[in-house]
Amino acid sequence: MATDTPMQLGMIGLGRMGANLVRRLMRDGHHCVVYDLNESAVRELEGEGAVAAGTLGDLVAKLERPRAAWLMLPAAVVQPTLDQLTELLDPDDAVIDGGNSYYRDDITRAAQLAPRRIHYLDCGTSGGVWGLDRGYCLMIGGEPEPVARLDPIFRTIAPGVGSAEPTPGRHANGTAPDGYLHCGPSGAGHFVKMVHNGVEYGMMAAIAEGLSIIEHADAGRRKRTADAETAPLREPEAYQYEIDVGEVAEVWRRGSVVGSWLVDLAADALARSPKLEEFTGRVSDSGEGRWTVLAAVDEGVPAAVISTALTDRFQSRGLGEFADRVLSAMRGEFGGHAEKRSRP
Ligand SMILES: O=C(CO)[C@H](O)[C@H](O)COP(=O)(O)O
Repeated sequence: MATDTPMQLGMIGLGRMGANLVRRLMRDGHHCVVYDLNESAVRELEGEGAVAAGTLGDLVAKLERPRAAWLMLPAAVVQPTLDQLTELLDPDDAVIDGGNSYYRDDITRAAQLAPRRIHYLDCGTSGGVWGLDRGYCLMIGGEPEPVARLDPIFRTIAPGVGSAEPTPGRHANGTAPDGYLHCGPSGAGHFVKMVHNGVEYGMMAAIAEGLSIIEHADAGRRKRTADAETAPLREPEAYQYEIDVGEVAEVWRRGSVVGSWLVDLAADALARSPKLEEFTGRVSDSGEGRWTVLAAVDEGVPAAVISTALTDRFQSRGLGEFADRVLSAMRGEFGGHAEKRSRP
C-alpha cells in the first residue's frame, strides 16, 4: 500500500500506540515529525525514517502549515501538553487528541481554541498493540473541514475495507467500511470510543465468567471439609467435568456465536499459561467504563451489564472489602454466625 496523498503529521507521545501509529503512517508514505519526553523513543523512530524533534517548539517548527499534530498521551497529561502546544500554533492548524480523553473535556478544549481558529479533533483510537498490522478503528469528532483535510491520515491508520466482509444491504458510501467514522461535532468521537470501551468491559467480563464456570465444572470432585464456608454442592455428580478451558476458548474461536477478537486473545493467553498463575486478577480501569455508566445514568438508559462489569473491576482490586466486612458483621449480629477464619 502507498497513499496517493502523502501528508505530514507531528506525533506527540511515542508509547506503544503513538510509535506504531507513526510506523503505520510511514509505511504508507506519510511523513512524521516525532516528539516524546523519552528521547530513546524519539531516536528509535528517527532510525526508522521519522524526523526527530527535541521539544514541542522544535516539532512545531518542523511542521508545514497548516500543521497537524496528533497527541497520543495518557488522558491526565493531555491538558498541560495542549496548553504548551497551542501557544505555538497558528490559525488553521489542527490538533488531534487520539487518546482516551473524556468527551466533555473535548467540548471545552475545542471551544477554547475556536476563537484562535485552531481546530481540535477528538479521535477515539482502538486497536491496541495489534493495530500496526491490523489497523486502528477510528471514531472522530470535530468540525467537518479539518476532518476532511486529514482524511488521508485517517484512511492510512484505519484497517481498510478488506478487514471485514461488507454488510449486506448497507450502503457502501461513507468511510465506516474503511474503519473510520466522523461521528459528529467536538466530543462525539471520544463519546463513541467511551461507550466502545464500556462494551469492552461487559464482553470481557462475560467471557471471563463463562470460562470460570467451565473451570469449576469439577466442583463435585473437590474435597470439602465439614465446616466449609459454602452451602453443600447440590448434586455433586453433576459437576464432575475436568474441562480444559484453553481448548474451549480455542474451539469457540471457530464458527461459534461468541467467536471474537476478545475470545482469540483469551485463547492466546491460556495457550501460554493454562492457569494464568502470573496474574493476581487485579483489574485496572482507566475511566471510560465509569464515564459510560455516568452517561447511561444521565440518559436514563439501562446499562446493567456494563455497570456490573465496572464494579467487578472495583471488587477485583479489593475495593469491596469493607462492604464484605459489614456483611460478615451483620451476619454475625443477627444469627450469631461466626466468620470462618480459614478457607477449606
Ligand atoms: O482503549 C483501549 C482499548 O480499546 C484501551 O486498551 C483501554 O484504555 C483500556 O481501558 P481500561 O484501562 O479502562 O481497561
